[in-house]
Amino acid sequence: MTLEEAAPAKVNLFLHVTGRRADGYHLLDSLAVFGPAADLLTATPAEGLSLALEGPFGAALQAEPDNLVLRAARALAAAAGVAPRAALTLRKHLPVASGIGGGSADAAAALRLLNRMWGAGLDDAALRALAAPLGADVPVCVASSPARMQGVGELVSPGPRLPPCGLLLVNPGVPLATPAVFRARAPGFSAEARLPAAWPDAAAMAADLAHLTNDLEAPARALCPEVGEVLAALTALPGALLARMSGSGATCFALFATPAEAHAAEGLLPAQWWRSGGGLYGRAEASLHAPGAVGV
Ligand SMILES: C[C@](O)(CO)[C@H](O)COP(=O)(O)OP(=O)(O)OC[C@H]1O[C@@H](n2ccc(N)nc2=O)[C@H](O)[C@@H]1O
Ligand SMILES: Nc1ncnc2c1ncn2[C@@H]1O[C@H](COP(=O)(O)OP(=O)(O)OP(=O)(O)O)[C@@H](O)[C@H]1O
Repeated sequence: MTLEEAAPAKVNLFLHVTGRRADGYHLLDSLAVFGPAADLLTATPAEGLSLALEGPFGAALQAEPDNLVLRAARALAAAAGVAPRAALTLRKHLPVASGIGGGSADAAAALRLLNRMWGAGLDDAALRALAAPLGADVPVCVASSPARMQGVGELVSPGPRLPPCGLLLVNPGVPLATPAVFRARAPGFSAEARLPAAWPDAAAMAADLAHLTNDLEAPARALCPEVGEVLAALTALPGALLARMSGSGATCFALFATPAEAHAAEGLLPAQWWRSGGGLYGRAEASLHAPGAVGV
């Protein structure tokens, strides 16, 4: 018996840094969506706990002493009172340290997968509580559906109802460490965003998002000039409604009216950049074409 779970990319449609806790962690306000690319985690029964890494970005993680997937597995086993037994394989399609929460998505996929495999019976809220100590992005990745993130990432609530739209992700191949980007930020904070209950279409969503920001974009551009090049290329694409960086970068995204437009735009960008265009994870119109892409 092999079980599998997709670990879709997390994309921050906006990211306001609203404050700072005494421990140095930043308070955030963000709208996270998922897709169109994903890692894939599979599990088969085994005597112990093991992880094999495959896929285009698997080699980049070979030297990691403690992959987030294994940390998530051990945390779940401890909470469920079971021995951690599974042979896991992670097919890594998402670039590492790239602002789309790849490691966080993998950790959340491990919690979902092993919760099923071990019959642990934890609900989403219990999984989110286990997720928070693993990383600020892990709680929102537990459901991997569009959501507002607040606090340092542990407060997850429903966001506006989203219209059909397309999303294109582009990474220039330069890893960016999240702590360095937070450190390079200019002083000061943004206000919490005011969001509607729903957006009627992608153009209305893009128009509202254009009034918001990713507060980590300027420091990331200063550390990694390629971010500016990617944003300029995305802005110039036909049909692009909004171009912005996700998370702490360097991956940037463009919003389109349809998944097909987002997918077609991949071919208009330099082939040495990692690109993935399609629909949002969990939406009926999400597309299944790209390697690692997921849909329903
Ligand atoms: C920037 C985002 O990608 C937005 O979704 C996330 O907040 C980052 O999530 P993540 O990579 O899971 O972050 P973690 O692994 O928990 O933290 C990495 C580092 O980022 C900084 N960090 C992260 C999250 C947060 N709310 N405030 C921070 O200051 C801290 O220096 C921390 O040591
Ligand atoms: N399964 C994993 N996939 C990716 N990175 C992992 C994994 N396990 C541990 N890591 C470590 O986590 C670091 C951050 O990786 P990740 O790809 O999640 O960053 P990110 O996309 O910038 O995340 P975020 O958007 O949450 O800031 C990597 O540099 C690596 O050292």
